[in-house]
Amino acid sequence: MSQQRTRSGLDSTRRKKDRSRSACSLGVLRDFPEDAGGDVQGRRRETTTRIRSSSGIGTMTIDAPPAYHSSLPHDAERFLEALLPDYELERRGIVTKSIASVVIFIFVLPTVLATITPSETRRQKCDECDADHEHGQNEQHEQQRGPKKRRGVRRDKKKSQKREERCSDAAKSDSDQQEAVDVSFKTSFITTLLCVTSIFFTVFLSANNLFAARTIFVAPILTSEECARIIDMAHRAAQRKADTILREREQYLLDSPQFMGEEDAKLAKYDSILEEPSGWTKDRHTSYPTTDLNVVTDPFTAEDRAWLAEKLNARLSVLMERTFGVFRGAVRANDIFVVRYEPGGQPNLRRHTDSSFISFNIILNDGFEGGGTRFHSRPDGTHIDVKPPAVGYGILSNANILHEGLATTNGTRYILVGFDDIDERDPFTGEDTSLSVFSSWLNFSWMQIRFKEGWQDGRLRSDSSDRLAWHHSHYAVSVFNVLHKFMTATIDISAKFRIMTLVSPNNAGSYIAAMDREAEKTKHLEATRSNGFASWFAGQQIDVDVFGNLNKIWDSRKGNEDKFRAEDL
Ligand SMILES: O=C(O)CCC(=O)C(=O)O
Ligand SMILES: [Fe+2]
Repeated sequence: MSQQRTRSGLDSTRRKKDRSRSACSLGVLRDFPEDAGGDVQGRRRETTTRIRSSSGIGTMTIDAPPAYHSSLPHDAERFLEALLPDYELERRGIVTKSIASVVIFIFVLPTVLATITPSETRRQKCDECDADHEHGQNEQHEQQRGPKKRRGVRRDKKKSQKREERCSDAAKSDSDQQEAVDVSFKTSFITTLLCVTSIFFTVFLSANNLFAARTIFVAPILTSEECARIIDMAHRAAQRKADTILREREQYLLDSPQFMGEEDAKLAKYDSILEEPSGWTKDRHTSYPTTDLNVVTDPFTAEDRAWLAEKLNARLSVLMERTFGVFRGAVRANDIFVVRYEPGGQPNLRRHTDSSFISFNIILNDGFEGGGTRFHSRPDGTHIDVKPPAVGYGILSNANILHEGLATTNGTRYILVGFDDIDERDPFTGEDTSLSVFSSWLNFSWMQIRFKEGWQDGRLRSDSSDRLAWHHSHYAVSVFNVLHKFMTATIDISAKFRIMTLVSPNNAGSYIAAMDREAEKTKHLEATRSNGFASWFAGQQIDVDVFGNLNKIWDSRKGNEDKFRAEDL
């Protein structure tokens, strides 16, 4: 798969362990935190650690990894104009209701039903039957002992007849008992089924699953000055790219005088990049190409990247955590790029879905006509056209909603687009990202994208070195495909399709300032995922398989690994 457009018609735990391990080897004694509650929202927990060193015992403050936040920073949350769920509360609700289901359906209901069954009387009858049976055996024995006993035996005959009658009653009661066992088996089966169904619906019908699945969020992410800087960054990158490509093209012509003219794929690629707008790639994404520049594989400067990462960490991952209920450190961008639309070039992008979990697009300029993003509802065929209210506003949505870029009819429209995945563990380091099970395996949207990956895994990754893995088998791939489609359809018909503008343009400046104030507090922390920093650049342009393992690095990234390492991406 060459740079597959991921658009288609389709630990903290370990870290904690590592820390304590290294702490032990350093002879560190860890005390419990003095202010275990953290600050107002319980967002940062501090651990006071005494370090025994050769120079004596010193004290140092270590920041424990930040926990999942169920609200925006206090100052920013108050600007929200739409009601968002408290996902933490939702999760606790799911646990409580699930425990209640187990208690009711597995313990209480079967006990109540068992007391209604008259098994006690049956048991008594059966005891008597057993006794008679033994007696009958004795009788036979005595008959064998000779005539002396026969009179007594005759006397007993009447008794024996009566016993036989009782015995046949008891046999009846035996079959009754068998029935009772069957009933209790059926009862357990039905109550277990009820329990599982009730837990399934508790999980599925929670906001954790349905709220954000088909909601389109609109909120300010960048200031207009920052947007202008991104456009400028992109123009500088395009210039650099055009210069490099021109040099490479000349060298190629020198090295390969027998080139194949228009049929030469490499030459065609150079020419496509050099054609107006020069330096912009036009076919980076195979199925649904845009005129764009990727912030990792195209020549943006290390300084530009660092600056952008800071903005995205302060504004975007925090908002994703709030709107989608996923821990910010679990977010990994797989592709972030600047797109340009114009009537003379590419004016629009036809209907598609993105192969990520969450997609965002931020409008970077005004002064053009047309444009906007159209989102389609599959079940009823309706659509919502979203034109952000001001420059710097972002549209965040589940990537599996069908959408398209509407035609720009005059001027140039620039947007910053991102496709974000949600990892359980970092595909490069294997480090746990603190993603809860509620946001992963109990979240239908997350599972849907895993199944889609499973399906693509076998369909598109036939060059994988691990072709014999069971999940690459023809059957597994078909099952993944069916599950992915089933989940998409289930979410489509269950989740509400709507748009939510979270902050009004009047409050955008104050909201952004509040987000930045909070980000300032964690600035001193190492920018790792377990510390709550999303992976904006390091994990781009890679394929991760259905189990979260690094499957493949895209061609565009290959050959640049040293540069990435040098820039600490
Ligand atoms: O142009 C737009 O508004 C949408 C862009 C988009 O969907 C994409 O780049 O994947
Ligand atoms: Fe898209």
